[in-house]
Amino acid sequence: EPITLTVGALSVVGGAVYYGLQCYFQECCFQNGAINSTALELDFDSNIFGQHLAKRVILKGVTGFMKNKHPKKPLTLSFHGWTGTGKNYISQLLARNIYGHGTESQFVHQFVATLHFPHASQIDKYKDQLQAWIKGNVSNCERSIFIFDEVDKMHPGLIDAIKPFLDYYEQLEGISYRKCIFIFLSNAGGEIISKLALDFWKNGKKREDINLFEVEHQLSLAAFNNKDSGFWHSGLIDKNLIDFFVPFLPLEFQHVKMCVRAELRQRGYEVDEEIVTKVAKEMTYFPKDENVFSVKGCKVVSTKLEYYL
Ligand SMILES: Nc1ncnc2c1ncn2[C@@H]1O[C@H](COP(=O)(O)OP(=O)(O)OP(=O)(O)O)[C@@H](O)[C@H]1O
Repeated sequence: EPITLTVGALSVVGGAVYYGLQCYFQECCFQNGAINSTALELDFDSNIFGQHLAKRVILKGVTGFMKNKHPKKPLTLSFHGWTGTGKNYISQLLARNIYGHGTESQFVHQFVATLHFPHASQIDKYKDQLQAWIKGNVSNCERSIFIFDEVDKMHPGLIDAIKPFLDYYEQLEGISYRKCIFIFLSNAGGEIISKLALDFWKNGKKREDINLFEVEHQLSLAAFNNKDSGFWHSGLIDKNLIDFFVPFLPLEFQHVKMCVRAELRQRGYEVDEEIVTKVAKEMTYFPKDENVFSVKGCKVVSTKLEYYL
């Protein structure tokens, strides 16, 4: 019937407009799952330096996952690498491409081991709190993002409290966790990655030729066998619940210079190559004799730059 059809169509359009307006004034849980992969790639390429493996894995992993309307489990990414190599930064960019407010979004949740779980004696309390937090947030939005920083400083066993949420269950107590994204950040495995990058450098090979699969396997083994990784003997690894072990390579002099340029542009200054080189030279590099990789990555670049502005 034309009238019924028209009324039906109008109510659908009206509903969409209402939803759109509502989400304009107030943040909405990401429902449709689509993500602009081109924008994400562009954001990564213009802001993240020296991390070809991490960029590629995260881009492919996240866009593939978001496209899938019926994922069988949540996406779990474990970022490993030296300090200041971009683990937090790339997580922020990713969050921003899913929720405009980024890590400020009410649907993006960050846990910092030394801040939220400081006392080993209270591990049972933390386990209960963590489960309740996750359950509460996912019942509010099935596309929630959880970022765990300093996983290597978490007490052994604590991370396993979230194991049920990462598994293949359709629902747990009426809640589905399958559309969530869990990101774990840690310095564990940094030595393995640095050694590999140094071997490449010593052999005159390009770091871009480092193969993901050889690093990934070594990282998962190191995380499982290392008492200080946060994943020591963890069921998350044992049961293959981590989808991607993502290596962050140590940054070289040329990457530090790129960070300085980016910082200058971000603050609205013209890029002055003299300043760029001076700041990059102020950083400490390792190993001692070769001086190839920045000890603090790009972490203190912005502070060092202050001195020259
Ligand atoms: N690969 C990179 N490309 C561009 N900028 C970077 C990169 N790595 C780090 N930075 C800059 O350094 C700052 C600190 O990096 P970030 O917090 O992401 O390091 P991290 O790997 O999480 O370190 P940590 O393990 O100590 O937490 C970033 O905010 C960014 O400005």
